[in-house]
Amino acid sequence: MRSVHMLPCVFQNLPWPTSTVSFTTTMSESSDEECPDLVPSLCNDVTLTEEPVTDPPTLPEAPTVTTKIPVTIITGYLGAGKTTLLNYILTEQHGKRIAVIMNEFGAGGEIEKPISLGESGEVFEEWLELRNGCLCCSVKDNGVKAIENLMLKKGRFDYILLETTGLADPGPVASIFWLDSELCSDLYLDGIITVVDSKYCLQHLHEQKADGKVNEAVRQVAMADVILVNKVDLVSAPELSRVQEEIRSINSVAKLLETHKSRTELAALLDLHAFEGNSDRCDRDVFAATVSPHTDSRTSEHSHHLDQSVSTVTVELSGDMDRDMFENFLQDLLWEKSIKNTKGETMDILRLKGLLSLRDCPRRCLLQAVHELYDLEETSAWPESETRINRLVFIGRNLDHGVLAGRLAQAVK
Ligand SMILES: Nc1nc2c(ncn2[C@@H]2O[C@H](COP(=O)(O)OP(=O)(O)OP(=O)(O)O)[C@@H](O)[C@H]2O)c(=O)[nH]1
Repeated sequence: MRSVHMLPCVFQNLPWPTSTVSFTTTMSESSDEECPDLVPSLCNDVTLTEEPVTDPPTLPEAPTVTTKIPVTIITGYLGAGKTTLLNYILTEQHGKRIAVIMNEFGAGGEIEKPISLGESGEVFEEWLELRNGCLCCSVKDNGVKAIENLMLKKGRFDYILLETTGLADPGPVASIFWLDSELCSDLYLDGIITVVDSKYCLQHLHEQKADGKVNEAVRQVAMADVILVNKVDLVSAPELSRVQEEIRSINSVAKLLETHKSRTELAALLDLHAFEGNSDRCDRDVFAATVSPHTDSRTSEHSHHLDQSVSTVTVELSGDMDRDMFENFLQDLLWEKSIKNTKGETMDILRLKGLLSLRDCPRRCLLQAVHELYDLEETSAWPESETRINRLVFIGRNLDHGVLAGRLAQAVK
């Protein structure tokens, strides 16, 4: 059984503004007729049922299909190429009916929309404009409810692309969809795509915020599962390498793709299942982060090096971990924020992934965390030929490899 762990009242504490939700739709009448209504069930999954044609008491029950709708968050700094990416995805042959949600800051004004499609009869879009910035103000807030209402009202679609504003921290939005999939919703978070502008990326990443907090461009890179290093036509090869190096120094787990006009194969963008424990890709991500030469060098570098900026730190420990001790560590790190580096600065985690060998569990356990939320899920069995090991990839600020490894080592004693 899987459940996302969250700090009680974490959602009340987040400084999310209240949102005014409005939506406009562009789905054609004919598409409406073709779509059976989506009926959310009262428990974990959504059940899609066809309207009964006749009174069915003596007939067997109509077949039902249980499914959840993936949500991909597209984020990136102002002008990086998010809308270009949306346009590209919508015009490709994906065979999906995609709903697009714009999470737009700023009062009023026409929100720029990707081109309208649908003439081919294969692509359908819904537009849900979330004005004044925010999707998420409470656990089941207006944003998620609005999407569910949209599904009820306008019929079924099989994919949601959510474009955040260029100035958004995708963490809270990701948290709400991730958590929501645990709360009887018909949505699940598939992955986070961050688009960066090769030309201005370094400038954005280095911007200092007046309050000293991590800036949005860095947060967007830190949270990503996939990073499109876009506008490669505007930079030289050495400049591009510098950009990639900088991005890797923040997030060495995400998949980096060089793009022109945000174009890349759709398989690298959709249906990532990046937050699901049963996904091989998740396992691979964590292993890849550990075995790549880049991360290896960072791991050793970080064992004696403190970095105040956001970075990736990988800790690898053999042996079986005590679950209670490990969860205490996690809660100290994510909730209490009581784990400090050797300078006395609080380690601030933006994202955390891990594959764990827990003493009470014969299978691998996948750990995922986004800000204060974390989830531990049993996945595949440990192959007999493989040594049981714990690999954790931390992305955050003020990280100190030595301190993290020291605390974790106590849990495997
Ligand atoms: N040269 C070049 N221009 C690009 C590329 N990708 C996108 N653009 C252009 O960059 C501009 C901004 O692209 P958008 O897709 O609107 O960027 P955005 O991230 O949605 O922008 P905001 O919504 O303002 O945050 C547009 O004029 C695009 O045509 C690229 O690879 N190379």
